Amino acid sequence: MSAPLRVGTRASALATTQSGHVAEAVRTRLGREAVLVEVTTEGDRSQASGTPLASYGGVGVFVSALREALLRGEVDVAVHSLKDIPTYPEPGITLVAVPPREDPRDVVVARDGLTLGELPAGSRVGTGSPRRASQLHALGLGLEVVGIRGNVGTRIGKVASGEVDAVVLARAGLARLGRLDEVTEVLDPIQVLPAPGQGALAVECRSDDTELVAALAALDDPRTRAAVEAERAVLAALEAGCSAPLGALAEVAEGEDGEELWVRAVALSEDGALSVRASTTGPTGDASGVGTRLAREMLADGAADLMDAPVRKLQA
Ligand SMILES: NCc1[nH]cc(CCC(=O)O)c1CC(=O)O
Repeated sequence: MSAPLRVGTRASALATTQSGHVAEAVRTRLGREAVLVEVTTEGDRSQASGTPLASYGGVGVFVSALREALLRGEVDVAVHSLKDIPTYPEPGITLVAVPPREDPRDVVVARDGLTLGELPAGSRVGTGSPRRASQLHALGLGLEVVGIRGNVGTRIGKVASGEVDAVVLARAGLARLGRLDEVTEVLDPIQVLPAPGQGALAVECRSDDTELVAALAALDDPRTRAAVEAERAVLAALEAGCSAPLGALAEVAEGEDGEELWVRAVALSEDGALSVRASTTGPTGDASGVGTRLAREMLADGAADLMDAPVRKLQA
């Protein structure tokens, strides 16, 4: 008998639930024993001390400690929320599986069961995400966006305590925590597009662990993989050309010639006053090409300028 697989996870309720699903899939699909190993991340520590997340430079803060534990051989597998990992590859680490995705949409948890449209102008909506903030402003409802952070439970608690009237969260996190009953509105992607990779998990292992790379591939869902590849290609291409808040969603749909990807994306000025929106379809086998072409189209439409001078552009 081989030793149990050590599945590295952040310590939050959401992370241990997500990693628990992967450990369970390892047991049932691979027939191997698996144990969770909690790894404290820089992101968890900063959250504890109250330091604003942005001061750590954004992308990947929750991810590096898990990857270090993987590279040091303290764990065999690392499980992340896919939307939290950078688009560029990490040397020595393979993204070995993207399991079937949860519903990727954003949701509202508001006081008194309200939807965003039912909240009076001036209501306080909590989010720490520039993507959510800009899309909330773009709805034109006069909502005041309040910067909040903390794990899912902490953020929902701010509605219960009256600190904010509503919060916007990923539906997937609430689904995994069994808290969907608290959702008061599911946001249609036509109005609010999720983050690239939202609702999907990333299963990583050391690239030189070749037997494990081969075995864990069984947990990969090719449709989810294609969708998140397209979304992350949009992100990667726009990251290179612009730093505006960005949403992207790819779905696999039945087209005339079989399955194809349908990709939608938006880049916005921070105040939501300006946006560049685009959509396209393409073959699932060329997911990153489809996403890259969509991003290039958005750059040609002015996505790169959104951050610079929204006011001047509005007056022009
Ligand atoms: N940024 C934190 C984060 N990373 C992944 C999720 C939720 C689960 C997912 O999107 O897969 C969340 C919380 C949220 O955005 O509400």
